[in-house]
Amino acid sequence: MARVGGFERAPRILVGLSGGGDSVALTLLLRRWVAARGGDLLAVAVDHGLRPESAAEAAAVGAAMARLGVPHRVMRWEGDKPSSGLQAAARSARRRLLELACAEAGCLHLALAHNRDDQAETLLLRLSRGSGIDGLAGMAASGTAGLVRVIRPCLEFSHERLLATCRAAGVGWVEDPSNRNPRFARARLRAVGDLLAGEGLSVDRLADTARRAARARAALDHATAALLARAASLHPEGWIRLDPVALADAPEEIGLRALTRCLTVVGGDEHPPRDAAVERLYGGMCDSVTVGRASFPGCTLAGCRIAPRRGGVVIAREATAVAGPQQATPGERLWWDRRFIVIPSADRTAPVTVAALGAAGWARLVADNPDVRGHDAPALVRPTLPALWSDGVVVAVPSLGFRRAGEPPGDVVRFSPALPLAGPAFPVVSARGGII
Ligand SMILES: Nc1ncnc2c1ncn2[C@@H]1O[C@H](COP(=O)(O)OP(=O)(O)OP(=O)(O)O)[C@@H](O)[C@H]1O
Repeated sequence: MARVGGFERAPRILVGLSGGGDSVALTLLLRRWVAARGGDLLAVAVDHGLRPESAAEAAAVGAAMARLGVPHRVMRWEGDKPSSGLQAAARSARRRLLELACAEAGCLHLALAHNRDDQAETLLLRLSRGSGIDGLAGMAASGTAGLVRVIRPCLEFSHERLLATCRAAGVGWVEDPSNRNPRFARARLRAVGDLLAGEGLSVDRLADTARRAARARAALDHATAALLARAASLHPEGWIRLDPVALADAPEEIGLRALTRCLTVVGGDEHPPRDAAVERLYGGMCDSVTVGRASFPGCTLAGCRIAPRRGGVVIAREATAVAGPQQATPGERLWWDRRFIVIPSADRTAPVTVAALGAAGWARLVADNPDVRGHDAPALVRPTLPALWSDGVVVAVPSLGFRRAGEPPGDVVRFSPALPLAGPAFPVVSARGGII
């Protein structure tokens, strides 16, 4: 737990409990760890509804949890199920439901029971796909997903050892039939792994490779963070000013990583853009330093608009890629455009719509309120700002400090992308204990 560290004084942890031996063992271990700190543990099972017996299994696991005094909740994956890519769809639905359960229970930490064998398997999969150093680092012991921190405290322990933990506690578990179903990629891979084991490609070796790659990646991340501290300034309206000279002076790998991170933060996408596209952009920016500014006219990539401006390069959200309108309830948190936390003032009497200000919205705002013009966000950023609308009229743009006459104070807009510019992300806890 120290390795996946960063807990509040009385930790509230949600464990993803499939009912398999790994997650039952993790629940047993966490139950003790949390109790010793006066915290709370909640076990959540996602019932994918893919097998007729899954509901009964979840209920049986719930009964076992009741005997252990661990609160247990079942969440169902509703809706149509795809006929291909079923396992991937189930995994993403499961993660979404577990994150939702965390938000509802006010838990910052989602514990998953991935173990050393899973890590080796992940590595094998990534090796077979020609992964770079990021992929070879395998699954991280801690990371973020949306607004929760995902922790994998069992990553160093073997499946066998976790089963032994359950046996020692006298608690049973459910065998997951999908693990033996060759229809699924992971199950296929497991079979291949068994074959490779005969060639000396042991789980230990693979897990060790992942550990070394993770250390190498940490060193690269450190250098990238140092470069970003010199080269980038992040603005609360969700844009970055980048110094291409500092970028061009850095080793190429570090420069590329820094640029990728900027695009990910501003574009709001958790998945980095394609390497080749970032390399082209990086080349163009470096040329603008050596050949001259005119050689880099700017471009769009990964939901961002990248444009040379006085004092460096501006990376802004691409106006046409911004999320559509979303209704927001007074006092309730909304994550808009995967980049902004928006909480309309609790003093509002009706829901408002959160949508981009847009070029027309900006023009109208400036015409009616000439004083907002002084704001120093670059022109290409302004249309992308989150605005609160009601009946087709902008009632507030908190990023600009604008509020229409008669509107209540207290609307909150905070830039909060899925990934931070550097270092790990930690969600913020509101005064009421919920994640904001
Ligand atoms: N149905 C479920 N309900 C709740 N938690 C689950 C469920 N299935 C899996 N988990 C959690 O996720 C962990 C990993 O599960 P699994 O090995 O099936 O991998 P995965 O979620 O498909 O992710 P990956 O493919 O990255 O390994 C489990 O140990 C458990 O903590």
